Amino acid sequence: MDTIPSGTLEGACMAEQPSANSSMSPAIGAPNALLDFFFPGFGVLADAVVRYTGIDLNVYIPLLLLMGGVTLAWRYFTEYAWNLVDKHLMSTVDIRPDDEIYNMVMSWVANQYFAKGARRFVANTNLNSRSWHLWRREEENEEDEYEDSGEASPHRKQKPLAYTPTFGSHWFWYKGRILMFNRTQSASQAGYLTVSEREAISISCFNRNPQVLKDLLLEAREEYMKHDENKTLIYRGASRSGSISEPFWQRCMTRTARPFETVILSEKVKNELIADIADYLNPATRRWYNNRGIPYRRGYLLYGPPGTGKSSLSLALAGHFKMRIYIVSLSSVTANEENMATLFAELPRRCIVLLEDIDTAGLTHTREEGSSDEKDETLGKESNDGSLSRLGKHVLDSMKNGNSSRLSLSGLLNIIDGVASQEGRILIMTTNHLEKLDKALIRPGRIDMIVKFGKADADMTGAIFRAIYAPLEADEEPTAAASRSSSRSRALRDLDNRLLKKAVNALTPNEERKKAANDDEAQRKKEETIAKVKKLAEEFTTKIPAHEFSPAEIQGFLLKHKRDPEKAVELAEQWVIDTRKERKEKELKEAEEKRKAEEEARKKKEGREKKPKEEDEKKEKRRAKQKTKRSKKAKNTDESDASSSDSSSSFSSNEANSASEAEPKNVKSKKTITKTKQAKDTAPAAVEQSSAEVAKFESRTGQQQPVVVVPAPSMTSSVSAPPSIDTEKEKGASLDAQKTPQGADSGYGTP
Ligand SMILES: Nc1ncnc2c1ncn2[C@@H]1O[C@H](COP(=O)(O)OP(=O)(O)OP(=O)(O)O)[C@@H](O)[C@H]1O
Repeated sequence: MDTIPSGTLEGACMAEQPSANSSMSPAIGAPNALLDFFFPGFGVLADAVVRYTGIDLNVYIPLLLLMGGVTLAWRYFTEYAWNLVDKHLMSTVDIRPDDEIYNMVMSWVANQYFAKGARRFVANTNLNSRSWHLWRREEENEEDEYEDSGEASPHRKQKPLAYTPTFGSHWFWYKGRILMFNRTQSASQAGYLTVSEREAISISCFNRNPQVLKDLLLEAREEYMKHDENKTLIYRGASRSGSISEPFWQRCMTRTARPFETVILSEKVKNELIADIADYLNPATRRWYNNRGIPYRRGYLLYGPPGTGKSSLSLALAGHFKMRIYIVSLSSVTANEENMATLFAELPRRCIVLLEDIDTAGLTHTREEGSSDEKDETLGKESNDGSLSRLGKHVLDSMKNGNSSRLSLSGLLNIIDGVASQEGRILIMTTNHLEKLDKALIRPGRIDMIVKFGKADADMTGAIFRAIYAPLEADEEPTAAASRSSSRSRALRDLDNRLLKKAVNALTPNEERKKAANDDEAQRKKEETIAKVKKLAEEFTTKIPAHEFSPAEIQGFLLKHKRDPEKAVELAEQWVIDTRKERKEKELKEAEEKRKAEEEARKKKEGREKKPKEEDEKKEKRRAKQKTKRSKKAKNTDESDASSSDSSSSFSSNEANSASEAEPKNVKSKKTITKTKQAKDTAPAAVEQSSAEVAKFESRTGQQQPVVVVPAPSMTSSVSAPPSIDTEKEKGASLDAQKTPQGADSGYGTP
């Protein structure tokens, strides 16, 4: 050990401090240097300790190492033992953050003592999972709070804070058992997930029977659901955009159940509808259907112009029968066959499914028409206004996204009531255009009741007026609202009631009389208001023409004067005039836009048609030019040939003229000419023959042979054409020359 090889780490360290402690032995220096490497500064510290206290820390190194080893071993052992216990003696429920049960459990946990008393905790304003598709309840809480606080300004309301235990394990008692709430977060999971999506929670108990955990979950759910009492839960079909994930029902909102009476519709129709649904939902009816092998389904079609109450009636029915409502808009991007089938398969047994605006979904073609060719044709077709139809756009878009399967009529029918479709639900379809629907879609069995909605008649107008201005108890006393849910407000209400009762009991007969008088006065005032509203409603009805405005339009007008019925009546006539004017202007504008779009479409169409025509013309011109060129070429060739050919081709133009003059005089000569002409492409022997005939003719008539009869070009070209011109070209030239229009240079030496 005396000689430490230079270049080693220890050597280097030792070399640095040979004189620091001259008394330090090299045997001590070696581990010191090693430790100094792992714990920088240890050597200096050890030297200082030795110098000032005389304690050599190096002596304790083995002890320290031993302790470290024991700690590690203990950790390993406890982990192993814990795993064994966990595996064989405990029950655990893992809760996924992308399921609604996560919200339920977290909400329950936040109310437990162990969470409230935790020294380290997570503070939340929203306990729900941040998972993108889980419904969030915060808006609703805000509404309640606003009501509870009674504050005039919504800006002053504050979100409540909830405290949940931080990451790690937390023990708590539940029903006399000790349970463990474990909250972990995995950093290794995909970075695109939100924090709460990455976290996992679980609850464990020391028992092989997990019943206590199930009880806890049920309790958590029940508590959570209490919030939804008197509410209509609305779900919508959705899918994460740009992803290939499956569609799902997204809980998008809850609404205070709409009282059925607030939907203005013929009482007879309403009663029939309620009786029909009540009968359908009766368990005995289900058995009745099953026993007879009839599919247990019920369908309703609500049709009428926009804003006449179709959606309102659907929501009111859901509230009345305390059912969840699942809404699918068939014109949405998610509405293809596959997605719809998945969504329908996930429906609960007892619910209302609302298919909105089925006429806009491109299902207007019949099943027979639905051949793929025809579909393809209609897909990208431009509508009257020149724009792609909504469905066409949707389908083209979905095709672009690689999602080409669209919802066909037969597909929808299969989903609605095919062999594999769910039983037990109530299907409500709404449309603005009954006439556009395929008969198959609304045949009995699929649609069992059709309800027509129309524009407001006098009765409806009066009812809408009364519904808006009639005094309601809930208007006067917001604290009496039945839908209170926050514990604070409930506690306050209970206290109020108790105090009120006490106060009433403590009243003297005199005070009792006073209170009764006040009540009577309030009642009298209320009746007066009702009578006044009734009278004003009658007046209002006379000012609004029947069957011209939808209930939504009338409601919209009245809401502008919701605290002043007299003003509403006063302005009613003017509103009618203004609305008519607006409509007319809108119609004119739409007509103008339509006309422009049509004009544009027509121009585009013409442009499209014109293009090939122009191209044809250009081609024709080019061809003509080429012909002319070739003809000229041929002519030039002829001329050069003619100059060098024999005497038979050397007729002058004058001679030709005189010959043409002489032509009619001699029919026989014509025949000869024709014959000779036919022979123009024959061998030189034929030329000799015709020359002989010409000589005969000349000798008989004493006239010269006319120029036209001479098959000079053929003869010259075939006989004395230069070898550089190939025969095909020649043929072409001669044919083209025959086709050449009058006046054009034929290449025959035109006069
Ligand atoms: N018959 C009605 N009774 C009560 N309120 C009505 C009625 N018709 C319309 N309304 C009111 O008009 C508004 C629009 O009504 P709703 O959405 O139910 O009409 P719709 O027929 O479903 O319209 P669309 O065909 O455009 O979907 C709602 O605020 C609703 O309160």
